[in-house]
Amino acid sequence: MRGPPLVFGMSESAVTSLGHDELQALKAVGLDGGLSGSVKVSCASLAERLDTSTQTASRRLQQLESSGFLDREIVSDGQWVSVTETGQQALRSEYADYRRLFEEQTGLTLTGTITTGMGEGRHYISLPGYKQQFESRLGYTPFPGTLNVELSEASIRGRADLSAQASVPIDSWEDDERTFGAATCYPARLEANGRQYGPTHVIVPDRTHHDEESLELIAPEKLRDELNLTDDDTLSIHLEEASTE
Ligand SMILES: Cc1cc2nc3c(=O)[nH]c(=O)nc-3n(C[C@H](O)[C@H](O)[C@H](O)COP(=O)(O)O)c2cc1C
Ligand SMILES: Nc1ccn([C@@H]2O[C@H](COP(=O)(O)OP(=O)(O)O)[C@@H](O)[C@H]2O)c(=O)n1
Ligand SMILES: [Mg+2]
Repeated sequence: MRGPPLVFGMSESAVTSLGHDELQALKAVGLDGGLSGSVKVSCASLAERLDTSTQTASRRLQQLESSGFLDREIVSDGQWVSVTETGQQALRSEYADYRRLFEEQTGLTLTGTITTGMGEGRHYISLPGYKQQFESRLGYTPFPGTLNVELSEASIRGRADLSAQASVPIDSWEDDERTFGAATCYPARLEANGRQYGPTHVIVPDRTHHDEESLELIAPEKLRDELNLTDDDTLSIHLEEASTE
């Protein structure tokens, strides 16, 4: 069976092999509407936009198709072209770079590597006393578990700035037997393997077995699948500065 991770594995290697010229052609197809469906493309007009020959424009489309960035259907008077999921990822990754270049940097970015924890996260996240609060205060039912991140040296220091970021409190609660501790959730966007993911939250429980050198993340979906992550992969966590209004 061919599941999503396998497809992403293919696309990841393809993304790294996307050259500048092919990227320009892919962008042109996207601007023509190829991100939301098939568009009719003429090699002559594409060539003009890319300032190249018709043969070269045609070859770029072929290369993009064979590396999985475009789907094409050749018809008698031209071709219908659409940007594939892999192609969209490549364009998004470029977009993320430009955002980093030009957008005002606010908030906090922490980086680290993915680790396996003690297998307790799924138990806590599933408890009804927490689950109801996540649903009403975060707006989603979290995937049962926490994605554990071991912070880089700089981010262990940067973590002190967490208190200046936007946050959502999760209250302590009790059942017949014991009290469960409060926690703080920080809205975050994630970036890994050229993909972005949000909304998601860093969760810092008041009582935890983990130290200052790691963080836990919760999200509506399984992040290992959504971001194609395995242990030791690098992940960036962007947090939003708390509003001063
Ligand atoms: C929402 C939430 C509440 C928690 N409350 C408690 C608690 O009341 N007492 C406690 O010992 N640990 C509590 N923990 C922390 C876990 O024991 C543990 O430190 C960690 O979350 C487990 O992560 P891991 O399985 O990913 O390694 C809580 C964790 C979460 C996510
Ligand atoms: N939103 C989430 C939450 C957990 N996870 C993963 O789901 C599994 C269960 O989470 P957990 O907290 O119980 O386990 P560990 O973090 O202790 O390994 C772990 O492999 C987490 O890394 C995820 O991929 N995405
Ligand atoms: Mg965990």
